[in-house]
Amino acid sequence: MAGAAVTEFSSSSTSRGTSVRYTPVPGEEPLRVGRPLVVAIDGPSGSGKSSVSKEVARRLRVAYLDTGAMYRAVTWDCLDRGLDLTDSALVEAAARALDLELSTSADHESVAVRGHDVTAEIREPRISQSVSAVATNLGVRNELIRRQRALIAVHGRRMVVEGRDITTVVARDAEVRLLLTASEEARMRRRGIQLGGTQTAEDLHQQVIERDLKDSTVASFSQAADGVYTVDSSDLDFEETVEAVLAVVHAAVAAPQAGH
Ligand SMILES: Nc1ncnc2c1ncn2[C@@H]1O[C@H](COP(=O)(O)OP(=O)(O)OP(=O)(O)O)[C@@H](O)[C@H]1O
Ligand SMILES: Nc1ccn([C@H]2C[C@H](O)[C@@H](COP(=O)(O)O)O2)c(=O)n1
Repeated sequence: MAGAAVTEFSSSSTSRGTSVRYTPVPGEEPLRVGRPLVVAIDGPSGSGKSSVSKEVARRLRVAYLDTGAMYRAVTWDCLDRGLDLTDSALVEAAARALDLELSTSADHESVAVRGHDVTAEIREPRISQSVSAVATNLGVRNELIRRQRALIAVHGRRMVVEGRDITTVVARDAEVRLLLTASEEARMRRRGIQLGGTQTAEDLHQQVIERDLKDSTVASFSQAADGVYTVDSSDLDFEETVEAVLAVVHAAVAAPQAGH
């Protein structure tokens, strides 16, 4: 039914931001293949960016870019080669030379550095503990931002991109810009479950809250910038969060100037 762009919304504003419910209608047009659709998602650690963004990309049938995986891959490479992470020139050079293969499919997670499959290793606590030292290196950021923009272009600007500076730096021109938040308590609880209950409360505080503190010195992801929607997932389950994000996508595409 080409041309029939029927979209149903109901929305309500709370002190936490805007919550929008969306009822998909078969055959609707605003998200049709061929139109640029960059969905930029930022948020703090454990807010659900990676898992939610991946599912949103699947449902929108667009590519998916986990920019945090790129910072983790640089960290893995530096540690593997025994580099001193405080030597900023060396670490920047490593980022520029990084031989990285990263899946941009939401259905297949894979990260390889110099041909080594590091998909699982980059998620280990030892990388989470060191990655901020790499992510706060401005030379590394410039290089990875350049690569991220190139990847968005290569995918015809149809991609969900998630990280810390996507709405504010990497893809300020995205069709949809969204901050995914959750309370500190919810984020630490989720990370604890995700790591199979292997971490102490102190470990979780370090990997979630303290890492955010360090990362927030170079990227702003605790407050939504102008025109950026907010979804607070503290009291939502995974499916409800995915639906809330999809509702924002549809609202933003239907009314591009609406902001949040
Ligand atoms: N709304 C939700 N309710 C409950 N659990 C959730 C929700 N959203 C995500 N999760 C779970 O929380 C965990 C952390 O999510 P995820 O790894 O996507 O967070 P993240 O923001 O990408 O974190 P980081 O930036 O540290 O990588 C995952 O196990 C995920 O399945
Ligand atoms: N656009 C981005 C993405 C990630 N980072 C930093 C912040 C994290 O410490 C690290 C790993 O990210 P995660 O996998 O936990 O999402 O990379 C950043 O600075 N900018």
